[in-house]
Amino acid sequence: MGAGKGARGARRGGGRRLVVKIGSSTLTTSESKIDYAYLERLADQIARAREEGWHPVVVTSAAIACGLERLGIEKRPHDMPSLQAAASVGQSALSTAYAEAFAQRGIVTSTVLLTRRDTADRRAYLHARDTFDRLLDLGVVPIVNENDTVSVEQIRFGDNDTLAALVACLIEADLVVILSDIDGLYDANPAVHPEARLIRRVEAVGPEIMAAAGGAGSTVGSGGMATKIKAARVLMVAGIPLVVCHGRREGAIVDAARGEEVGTRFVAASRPHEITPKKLWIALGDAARGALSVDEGAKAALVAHGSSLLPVGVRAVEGRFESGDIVDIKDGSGYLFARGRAAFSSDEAALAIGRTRAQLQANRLLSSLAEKPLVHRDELVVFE
Ligand SMILES: Nc1ncnc2c1ncn2[C@@H]1O[C@H](COP(=O)(O)OP(=O)(O)O)[C@@H](O)[C@H]1O
Ligand SMILES: N[C@@H](CCC(=O)OP(=O)(O)O)C(=O)O
Repeated sequence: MGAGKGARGARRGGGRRLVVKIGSSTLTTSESKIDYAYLERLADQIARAREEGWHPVVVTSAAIACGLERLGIEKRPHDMPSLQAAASVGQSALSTAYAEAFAQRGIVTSTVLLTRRDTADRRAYLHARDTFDRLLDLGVVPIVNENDTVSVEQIRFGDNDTLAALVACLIEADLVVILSDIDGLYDANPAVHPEARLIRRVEAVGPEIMAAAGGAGSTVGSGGMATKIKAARVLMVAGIPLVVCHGRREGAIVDAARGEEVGTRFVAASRPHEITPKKLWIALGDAARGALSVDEGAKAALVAHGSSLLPVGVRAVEGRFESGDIVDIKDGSGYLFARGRAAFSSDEAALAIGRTRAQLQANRLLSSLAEKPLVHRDELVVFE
């Protein structure tokens, strides 16, 4: 079982699956109020996509903005209980607004609220997957958000781009459309560089693309372009294309679904990897505790041969982590090209790196570290 195209179709019924993510900055007006007229137009587009054979799932932000509006609070508070209370009020208002707008077009909606923990283990992941399958079989359009009311820092996605990517992998989507407040990915942040140019097509997310997306986002959104690129990287590897476009562009969803030129299209890898639940969790679920910097030979082994990472190819260890923690894996230029679960603690890794298996075995103190790779291939996601 995995999110790669190979596994697709075996479990699910007919029809193509579409995840549409609507950012806070798109769903709210300039006064940070829910834009109900926009919601109507969105419902029209979702109805059209359904007529064209798609099964849409909507990942929506703006529960907090909506709650603050309902509570008459004009200035966004900073403390968690206030934000979580606002999310609780807002989510119910948001669900009602979606239900009413979609019902007018004969569409039944449901509310799915997820936390990172809900997909952390295989059983929870499969449960969530089966529920989505059944909802789509029933012709329902699930409306998904993070469960902000109970999500504390340790179990929080924080941005809905990551959540949308997770949902897309979970349901084995055929396309993701992220609706934002900007036309797509520019070669630099246009808020700072007005001369920046729109990138129409991305075949691979390399260091330049990551650098272009490095800047912060709008005041209501939480991830900026950086979280969209991180989502894109995982989706591309999983074989799922992504379009990032302006949410207010007329017909954006339907045009993107028809394959027309809209915003920035991130093309799916021609040979997608199987993204198991464990790998998805490694790629999207948890923050990295540290990093391993590897040499060229090790990078080539990971990228071209899908090998495990052995201590001999590691040049440096950054941060403090325990065995089982998630670590970023960087090349010599500092470019983060993979992520994995470390089988050693940072202290053990620091002692083992640069040594061959034979050298580790020959050293009485380090011989136990010769028994396993530093990061096993089944616990490694390579983004190239
Ligand atoms: N290279 C870039 N191209 C486009 N937008 C960028 C780039 N770098 C930073 N951004 C910022 O990202 C914002 C979109 O992200 P965000 O505000 O989080 O919106 P959303 O709510 O849709 O997720 C843009 O308005 C822009 O200011
Ligand atoms: N889950 C939060 C929103 C998170 C958020 O703003 O995400 P994003 O739209 O990706 O910047 C809410 O509903 O208010």
